[in-house]
Formats: sequence, structure tokens, C-alpha cells
Amino acid sequence: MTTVIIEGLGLIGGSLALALKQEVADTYLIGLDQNLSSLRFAKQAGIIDEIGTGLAAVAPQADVIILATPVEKIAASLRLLATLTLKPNVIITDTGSTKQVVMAAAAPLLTQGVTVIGGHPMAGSHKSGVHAANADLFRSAYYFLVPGQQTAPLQVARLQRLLAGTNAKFLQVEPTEHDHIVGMLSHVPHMLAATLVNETTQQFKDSPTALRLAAGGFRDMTRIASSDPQMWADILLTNTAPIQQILHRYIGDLTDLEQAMTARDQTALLDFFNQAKVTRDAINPQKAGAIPGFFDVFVDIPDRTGAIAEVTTILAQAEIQLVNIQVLETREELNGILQITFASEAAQQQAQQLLAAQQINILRRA
Ligand SMILES: NC(=O)c1ccc[n+]([C@@H]2O[C@H](COP(=O)([O-])OP(=O)(O)OC[C@H]3O[C@@H](n4cnc5c(N)ncnc54)[C@H](O)[C@@H]3O)[C@@H](O)[C@H]2O)c1
Ligand SMILES: O=C(O)C(=O)C[C@]1(C(=O)O)C=C[C@@H](O)C=C1
Repeated sequence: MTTVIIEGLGLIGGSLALALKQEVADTYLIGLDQNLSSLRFAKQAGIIDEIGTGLAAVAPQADVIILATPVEKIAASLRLLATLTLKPNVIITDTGSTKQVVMAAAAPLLTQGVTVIGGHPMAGSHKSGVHAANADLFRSAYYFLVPGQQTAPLQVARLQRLLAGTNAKFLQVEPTEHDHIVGMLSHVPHMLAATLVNETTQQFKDSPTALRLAAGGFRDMTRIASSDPQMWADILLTNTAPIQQILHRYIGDLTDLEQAMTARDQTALLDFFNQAKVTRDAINPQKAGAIPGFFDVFVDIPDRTGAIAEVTTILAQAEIQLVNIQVLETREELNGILQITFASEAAQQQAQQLLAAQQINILRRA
């Protein structure tokens, strides 16, 4: 029996719990979270076996401890763990999006000879919480591992075996290299997306319906602005210097672009967009990082009682599991739009076929 504690049963902790259970049959999972209703849901859904009473109380019985809360809390938990007596062979890992602060907080544990291997699956979503957990979330994604300097390769191999159910591709990196890479590929893009949304809202503050005109470009650029605010505040506060460096380059790039436009420099403008297009077109979606974690279907909901229930009944009768369901109010003059999210492309396609067969109007696929 392998006793695994997961602190932070949200999107990532919940998804890891599902993947672990799939891979290691005799895993006993204890969940910890500040949100009691998430814990209750996780227990009821069989994602965890037990609701823990607190990290200090349950950590001494753990073979593996996974910290999957926002980063500042991960660091605090590592400091707490250093004051406890743990099993000699315990592996402590985390899922935090930054690694220098996490590994610095792990220093007292590493000095005691405890195995701490920082972790960061490069897959996720703008959706948060245990209800969005998905065993397949990490399939084909890169999964950074950041072992302590003295960590035995055998322990790293043990952790990789435990996490094999994620079907992720493991990659070992140094904390500084990690934070620079994700600053560029993840943190600054999230800052730009949120800035785009906030600036647009500000510009349109006197015409609140203008945002409803947002089409593909704005939507494609801003999906990730719906991510969890606490998670992103912690990321910026724990990766400040690398992000500052990257932002300065962006400011320079945007200034150059503005100058080329002002100077009517068509060659410079063409070069700029051409370079981006060639690079972007060369990214093969089959090979790049993770496959998308979620699959949406959008349907028109006629304005009559029971219309939503008709749709959900069709899906329930076919035993198709939903990750999320919400009514979008983007087109006030028309019917409502129901956005239904599935965990796999197969479920998405099956749902589309079933709904279309019942003459339900499917709008588009995201
Ligand atoms: N969302 C992503 O795309 C993604 C991807 C990879 C890594 N991460 C990292 O993984 C971690 C978890 O992210 P997530 O997307 O699962 O977030 P989430 O919001 O879905 O889940 C976080 C969970 O931690 C709990 N929590 C927060 N503060 C707590 C505290 N003080 N004590 C106990 N529980 C607490 C919350 O209740 C929630 O259930 C973060 O460190 C994040 O940076 C996120
Ligand atoms: O797909 C998304 O919604 C994500 O934001 C996932 C994403 C990313 O930026 O790629 C977000 C933060 C994580 O640390 C890793 C992955």
C-alpha cells in the first residue's frame, strides 16, 4: 500500500489523484484542502480515499506528499514539513508553476536528507477546481522535474513510476532555467491576456455591450484570462526577476513595431508578421506539448421551459460525462448558448452526433 497525500485538490491535484489511482492499484489517497466542499466532492467521487485532518497530522504516515496549492502555500507547507518527523523514504513533490522559490523553501528538508523533487506539469486549463479534474489532462504534456542537488536518481525514477499514469513526458531542469522558460512561454502570455481584457474593458467602459462584439481574435488571445487569480498572483510574486527581464524585451518589441508603423515602413511590418507566421505555422499541434485538456460543444438553447434539461438528458442517457456546463450570454438578442465541456475528443464527438440527431442546433466547436 502506497499512502499518498495531496494538499490542494483543485484542477491539478485532482487530475493527479485520478491519474495515480489509475496507475497504482494499491494507492491510498488522503486529500487536504482549505475548501471543504471540494474535499467532500472528491471523497464522494472516489478521487480520494480519506479527508485528512491537516498536513502536520497526516504527513508522518505518507510515502508520497504532493503539494498542489498556489505557490506561496506550497512554500509554507514545505517549511512546515521540515519541522515534522517523516517516513525515511518519503518523496515530497509539488506542482507549482515556479520553481526557484519552491526549491529554496525545500532547502531545510534537503539538508535533512529528505527527498524533495520539484514538479511542474506543463498542461492545465483556465478552469480551476476539483470538478474540472481530468485523468487525461497531462497526456503527452511535458512534465518538469527539479530534483534537489543530492537527490538520488533512484528516487526520481520512483516518482516517475508513480506518475506514469499521467502519460506525461518528464524533463529534468534547474530551477533558474525552469523559471526563465515558463516566464516566457506561460507567465508573460497570461499577463498579456489579462492586460488585453482589462484594457479593453476600460476602453469600453461607457458602452458595456461592446465587448459582446468580440470575435475570434480576442477570444483566442484571452481564454487564459479566466484563470484563477490567486494562482497567478502567486506566480508573479515568485518569478518576478525573470518576468521583468522578459517584459522589458516586449516593451522594446512593441515600441519598434509602433515606430515601423508610424514611419510607414512596410518592409519592417511584413518582416515582423512574416517571421511570426512562419514560426507559428511550424508548430505541429500533434507534437507540441499537451493535447487540449478540454473539448467544448456549443448549442443553441431555445427560449422554452426544459430546453437545457432536454440536452443534458440526452447526454446522461448515453452516459457521456461532462466536465462543465454553462449558459453563455453573449448574444442578448438571440437564444442562449449552452457551452458543454467534455474531457475527451471522443466524448465531444459522440455528444455532437447524438444532439444533432435530435435536431439540436450545434453552433461551433472550440
Ligand atoms: N491551472 C494550470 O493550468 C496549472 C498547470 C500546472 C501547474 N499549476 C500549478 O498547480 C497548482 C494548483 O493549480 P490548480 O490549477 O490546480 O489550482 P486550483 O485553484 O484548481 O486548485 C488549488 C487548490 O488549492 C486549494 N488551496 C488554495 N490555498 C490553499 C491553502 N492555503 N490551504 C489549503 N488549500 C488551499 C484550493 O482550495 C484549490 O482546491 C498551482 O501552484 C499552479 O501554479 C497550474
Ligand atoms: O492551458 C492553459 O489554460 C494554461 O494556462 C496552462 C499553463 C500554461 O500557461 O501553459 C498555465 C500554467 C501552468 O503553470 C502550466 C500550463
